[in-house]
Amino acid sequence: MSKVGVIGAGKWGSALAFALSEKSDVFITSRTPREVKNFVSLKEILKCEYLIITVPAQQIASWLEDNFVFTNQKILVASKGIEATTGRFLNDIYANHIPESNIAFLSGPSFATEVMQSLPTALVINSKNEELSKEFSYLFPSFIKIYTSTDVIGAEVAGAYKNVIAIAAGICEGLGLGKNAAAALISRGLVEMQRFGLHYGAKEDSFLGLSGAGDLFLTASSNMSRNFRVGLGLAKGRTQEDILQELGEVAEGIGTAYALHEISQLRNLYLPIAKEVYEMLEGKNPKESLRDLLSS
Ligand SMILES: NC(=O)C1=CN([C@@H]2O[C@H](COP(=O)(O)OP(=O)(O)OC[C@H]3O[C@@H](n4cnc5c(N)ncnc54)[C@H](O)[C@@H]3O)[C@@H](O)[C@H]2O)C=CC1
Ligand SMILES: O=C(CO)COP(=O)(O)O
Repeated sequence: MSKVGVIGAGKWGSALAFALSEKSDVFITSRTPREVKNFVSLKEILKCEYLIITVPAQQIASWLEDNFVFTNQKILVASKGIEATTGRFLNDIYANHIPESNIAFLSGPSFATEVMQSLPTALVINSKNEELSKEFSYLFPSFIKIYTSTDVIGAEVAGAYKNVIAIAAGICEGLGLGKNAAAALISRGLVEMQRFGLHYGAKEDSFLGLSGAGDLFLTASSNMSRNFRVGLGLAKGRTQEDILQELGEVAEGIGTAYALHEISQLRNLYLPIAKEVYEMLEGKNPKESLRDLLSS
């Protein structure tokens, strides 16, 4: 049996540890010790041949710097986001520590709560190393159908950007603007994230498949999504701090909206929905933002 180590015992790390234990010996670690099955130290986890990393995008650079020692492990990154302070993509951050041949990125529609119940879904493993993607695909359980792709940047942009659109969709729902407005916003969001991805050399198809439309439709239409719930809170006039305190979990769309703001300024890119989400996080009235987005 393969030895798989999961880093991060939050919602997603715990769900992946559960799912992958169908076929492998799975161990898990976190920055604070937990009373969960097969919990081991970071030092022990780093000895596993396969590592699944779920440390959030805003913390990963310092986590890698402080904790990671590369000894030829095969890495699957399961987080989704862009670093707010620098606008760096995850694959750029990881490239300082892990060669391209040893790293893959997971994308697609996957609420941890449903994975924990063994409910079916289909996901994509994205890597420049096609053999590595295949190896990781064999580790996944029967209830998850795995596709593979070499479009790392497409998967990354889609996974990160959809969280920002999900915040906007939550605001739309929270303001009671109706299903027509939601569908308009989500489909414009898909176009916006695809245009942004193409700017970075992503493949168009990634945005129409599981990584793009699949994950966007899931996250932007359900209050199971933390990002969607951030939007619901903003629509009620609550502050970012207040919403996050109640959530108690990560909502990557917030940091990613700040990252997209930085990138759009630097590269002079037109990102209308991301811009409004950023401005609402900075205090703009949601009603005004949605009017600016949806009226002619
Ligand atoms: N929950 C879900 O349904 C899914 C989540 N994701 C992504 O997975 C990532 C993690 O999300 P969740 O596990 O749901 O969040 P969570 O809020 O449940 O857990 C976050 C985890 O990150 C760890 N962490 C936070 N700061 C850290 C630091 N400085 N150093 C080390 N570890 C740190 C926490 O200890 C915790 O284990 C996010 O990027 C999220 O977008 C992706 C797909 C599905
Ligand atoms: O990425 C996810 C599902 O694929 C989870 O989305 P949230 O972080 O918004 O809950």
